[in-house]
Order: sequence, then C-alpha cells, then structure tokens
Amino acid sequence: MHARGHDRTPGRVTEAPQPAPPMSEARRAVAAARRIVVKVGSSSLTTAAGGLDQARLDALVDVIAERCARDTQLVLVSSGAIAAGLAPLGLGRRPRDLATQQAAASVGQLALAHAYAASFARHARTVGQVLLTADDVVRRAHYRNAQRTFSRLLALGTVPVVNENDTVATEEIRFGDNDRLAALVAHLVGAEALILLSDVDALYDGDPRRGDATRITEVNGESDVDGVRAGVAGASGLGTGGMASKLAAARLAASAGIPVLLAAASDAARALGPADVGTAFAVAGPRLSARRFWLGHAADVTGRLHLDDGAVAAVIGRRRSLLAAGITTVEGAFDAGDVVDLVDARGHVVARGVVAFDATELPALIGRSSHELAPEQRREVVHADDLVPLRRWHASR
Ligand SMILES: Nc1ncnc2c1ncn2[C@@H]1O[C@H](COP(=O)(O)OP(=O)(O)O)[C@@H](O)[C@H]1O
Ligand SMILES: N[C@@H](CCC(=O)OP(=O)(O)O)C(=O)O
Repeated sequence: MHARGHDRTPGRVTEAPQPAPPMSEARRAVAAARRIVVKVGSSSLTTAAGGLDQARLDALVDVIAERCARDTQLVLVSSGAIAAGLAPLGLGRRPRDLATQQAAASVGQLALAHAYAASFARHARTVGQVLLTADDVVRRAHYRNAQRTFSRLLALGTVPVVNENDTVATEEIRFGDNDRLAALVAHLVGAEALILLSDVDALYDGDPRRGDATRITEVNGESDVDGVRAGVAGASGLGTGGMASKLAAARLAASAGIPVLLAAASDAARALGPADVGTAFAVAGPRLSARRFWLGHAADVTGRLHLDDGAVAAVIGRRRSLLAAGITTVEGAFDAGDVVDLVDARGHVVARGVVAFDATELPALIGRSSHELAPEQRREVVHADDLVPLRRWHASR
C-alpha cells in the first residue's frame, strides 16, 4: 500500500530511465485544487550574502500568477523577513536574541512586502499583507476574524501574503516556524492543498547534506516516515525549522484532510502542475470542521484531565461526553470554556475538549456518578460536541 520512492540523491547513483508511475491521488488533488496555500522558506528567497534574491522571488511570483490566472485562489505564506533585514542593518548573520530578530524582521518584512507587491504588479495582481500572531488562531473569535479577512481578500482577487508578525510576537506567543503557520492557515482558509517549497527537492530518509539518502516520493501513512531522520536546522542558517518542522506541518495538514506537496522552490512550476516532483502526503483523515480543527490543533491548552480506561473507551470509542465519574485527576488552572487535554492512564493525550467547569470546582466532583452530584452539577464535564479525539498521526506541538 505504501509506495516509497527510491530515487537516490542527484549525482550519487545513475539509474536507467523508468516509465513514469501513475500519479497518486494526493498529486492529482494538488494539481486540481482551486484554493491552495503555498509556503516558501527564507533560504529560497535570499542570497548567501543575506539580501533578498529578486530573481528567485520573481520566478516564484511568475509561477503563482500563472496558476492564479487558471482559476485558482492562492495564499502565499512567505518567510524571509529576518533574512531580508540582515543586509540593510549590516548584520552578518541571523541574530540569536529576540530583540535583534524583531528589529531585522521589522526592516525585512517591509522589503519583502514591497518586493512581492512590485513583482505581482508585473502580472497586474494585487497583494495584501497578513501578519499573524499565535493569538490570532488560539482565540476562537480571532480565528473567525482571520477567516473572514482571508475570505474577503481572496474574493477580491488578491494574493494574501502571510508571515508571522515577528516584530511584536513575544517568545511565549510565537508560532516560531512558518511551516506550522502554513498548515494552520491552509485549514483556516479551507485550502484544498498545501505546497511547502524549500531549498531541498523532497523529503529524504536522512539529511541529504550528510551523505547518501533516499528520496521518499509518496507518504500514505505513518509507516512511510517511520525512521526518517529530519534535521532541525537548515544548511543556510537562514531558515528556522528545518525538515523536522516541514514534516510536522505536513502531518498536521494531512491529518486534517489537506493533501501536501513538499518540493524545491526551484521546481515551483512543476510543483504547481501535475508533475512528479517532491514528496506528496496523502490525506490521513476526513476534513475536520473549522471548530474541530481549531480545538485539536490551534487552541491554547490550559489544563489536563486524567481519565480511567472506561472513560477513554466511552469518549474515544463510543464518542460519548465525558462525565465526572471517569476522571481520576485534574491538573492546571482553567476556567469553564477553556480547552483542556484528556489524558489516558498511560499519560497519552487522547483527546482535547472544551471543559464546562472551573478547575476549582472539579476536584469535589471527580470519580462520582451523576446521582451522587447536586442537580446543578449533573452536566457533562466535556460535551461530545466540544471534544476531538487525537490520532497518532496528529503532529506534536
Ligand atoms: N530528512 C531530510 N530530508 C530532506 N531535507 C532534510 C532532511 N533533514 C534535514 N534536511 C535539511 O532541511 C533543509 C530545509 O530546511 P530549512 O533550511 O529550514 O528550509 P526553509 O528555509 O525552506 O524553511 C534542507 O536544506 C535539508 O538539507
Ligand atoms: N517569520 C520568519 C521566518 C520563520 C521561518 O519559519 O523560517 P523558514 O524556516 O525559512 O520558513 C521570517 O520571516 O524571517
């Protein structure tokens, strides 16, 4: 079932030409998608000296504009603000401290936005800038607000250019990597595909810079990425997440019903068409509603409820509401309406949900059946409609 590719790193092994395999479902979905999120990393937009690489940016814009002209709405998540701010500020390399990163992002984001506006103008396309902080997806009202803005921008024919609002994001509320941001945005805008463009042409079973590595062409499930060694920092020192964050983001999107293609930015033209480049991730679950996706992947979690085995079976197996009787321990300081993790007896998070009691009220109720509780306390601790089971395929945060 799991078709793993065996393309060697270019230049290492010479192979006889093979007939092209039939295109996978994921690749067909990417080629046919009418709404796409494309994410491009810093290393694909900047020169080694630290400035913006206008020629590469223009080449990417040409490909995107061409796809938009073919009846596709496209959101571009672009990194590169910090990298683009280095040269103008006379900084030799990416700063380590947050304040200097923010100063660089402040200068660089302006340059980046200007470069995109000028480049898309060559195709008579208007761009809109959307800078997000984690708060914009963690808070339900902000999430819906962002959804409305994107929807309007797309309806008006613009290309929203998204980045994290690095200049104001504090350490605590940073997404930290734009791969995850792109996966969240893909669900938020209802994208039919996510394309992650980088300086590497595919996912390999190990970092191709470190020696012999085998390209993985299709990921149809967990077993296809078992044992993959994904590095955490890029070769250029300009990117932040490395392949590990791309893999986590691809799993996150795929688990929420969005097919993903990971490819080189230099292959963008083929990646946006029906071509056999990069690594395609098949969807690993039904498309979640915006509310369920938000609950499972974007909301801030403020506590943990530990469940006994009977409660896990009811909540996960039979999709029932969680009652006080099945809770063994309560952790955290949360209010009714906050999001909490539901944890099984082995300590694994099995679900996430909106809790109906304050943390201070619960200890007196847990382990008790409904008939032992006062009438005003006889309600579900987490209602089934406010609860999302988490699969193994769920990306770690
Ligand atoms: N298993 C792997 N497969 C492919 N690339 C990997 C792997 N592990 C580490 N890498 C490295 O990850 C880098 C891409 O990450 P990064 O530089 O953060 O990209 P970007 O700036 O596009 O977000 C590549 O240069 C590649 O060398
Ligand atoms: N928001 C940051 C980029 C963060 C990031 O994830 O970078 P990258 O690994 O290059 O996609 C910036 O614009 O510099």
